[in-house]
Amino acid sequence: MKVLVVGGAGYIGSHMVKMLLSAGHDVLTLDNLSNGHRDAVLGGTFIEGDLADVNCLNQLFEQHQPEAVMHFASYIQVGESVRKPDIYYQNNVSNTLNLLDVMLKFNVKKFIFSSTAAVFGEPDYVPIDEKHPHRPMNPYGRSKWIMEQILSDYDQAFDFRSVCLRYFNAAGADPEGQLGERHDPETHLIPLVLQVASGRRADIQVFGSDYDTPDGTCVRDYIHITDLCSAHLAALQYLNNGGESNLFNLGNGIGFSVQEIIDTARKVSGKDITVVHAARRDGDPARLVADSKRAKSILNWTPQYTELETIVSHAWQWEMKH
Ligand SMILES: NC(=O)c1ccc[n+]([C@@H]2O[C@H](COP(=O)([O-])OP(=O)(O)OC[C@H]3O[C@@H](n4cnc5c(N)ncnc54)[C@H](O)[C@@H]3O)[C@@H](O)[C@H]2O)c1
Ligand SMILES: O=c1ccn([C@@H]2O[C@H](COP(=O)(O)OP(=O)(O)O[C@H]3O[C@H](CO)[C@H](O)[C@H](O)[C@H]3O)[C@@H](O)[C@H]2O)c(=O)[nH]1
Repeated sequence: MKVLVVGGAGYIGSHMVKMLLSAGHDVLTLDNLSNGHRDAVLGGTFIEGDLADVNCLNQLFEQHQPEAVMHFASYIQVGESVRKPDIYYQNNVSNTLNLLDVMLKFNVKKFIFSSTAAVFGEPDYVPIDEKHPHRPMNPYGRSKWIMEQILSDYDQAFDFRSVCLRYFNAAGADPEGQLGERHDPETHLIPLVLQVASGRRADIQVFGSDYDTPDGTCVRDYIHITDLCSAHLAALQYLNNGGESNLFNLGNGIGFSVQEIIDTARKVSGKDITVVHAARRDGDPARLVADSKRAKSILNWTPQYTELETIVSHAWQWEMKH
């Protein structure tokens, strides 16, 4: 199948391009390289372009005729979204609407959307299933929740079929060591902790040690990047088999605390990691854990790399390369 991967030069998108190519798909990547890396796109056709540029989108669809779209391109930092909501709504909503317009124009109606656990906000209960109320607490989460609602309206009005995948904490790296996380600035816990282990960073600040959790630090559900990508492949197959528009929470169903991540990183790397206890970060819920039963039963999705040690080892292998 000819699949367009928007944001395919980024962390998750680049792993997806690799998996699609190994599964025998014909892959087109569109990325403006604002946060991605050209050398992370390991094959297929690469087009440097911006979702804001409707002419570029029209030309791409005209020339390459993709049959389905996976959309990873957005701004992704919660804190920045509070300070600059304008650019978050512009890129994550308005630019995504450009893409949907062009898809409709070319009658391409299979869409897989990168959503997030941030659509839920502070949870009423964990693990969080798809019935949990949506109360996003910041513009980043709201931009994704707005898109989910728009996609539901497009389904009703235009028979536009979408699968929204709400990732919890994407983590780890390509098990073969070719790809990994390269955000700049990096804000995610696992790569930051490993940068301390490798000596690129002096210490890791732990944001809050007084949460109502077993060791007082925040609990998150870390899901291996390869498992996230395999869920996208399953979603593509689901849409090809005539599946209806749907949404799925994607995680391991197991929560690990910030302290447990640091302990695992010490074990995996064999290095000392200096910890500084800092204040809570605004907007951090104490616990986020996914209930992914729906993805397992409807998409037949089976995560492969569920052990925290494996996730951290793959990220460490990538960090050691740099
Ligand atoms: N990383 C996580 O833990 C996580 C968790 C939940 C959801 N998500 C979602 O997954 C998606 C991918 O996340 P990521 O960590 O790979 O982010 P990333 O920043 O590494 O990748 C995003 C890519 O999109 C590109 N891009 C951004 N705006 C663009 C535009 N207007 N036109 C063309 N290209 C554009 C960037 O250059 C980058 O290569 C995002 O939508 C994010 O919200 C990520
Ligand atoms: O230097 C750091 C960085 C993070 N943390 C803590 O580590 C945990 C994980 O933080 P990350 O920044 O790695 O990830 P988040 O849980 O904040 O965010 C992730 O999940 C969100 C959904 O809730 C969004 O989707 C977001 O894009 C995605 O990266 C949090 O408790 C955070 O407070 C630290 O203690 N120190």
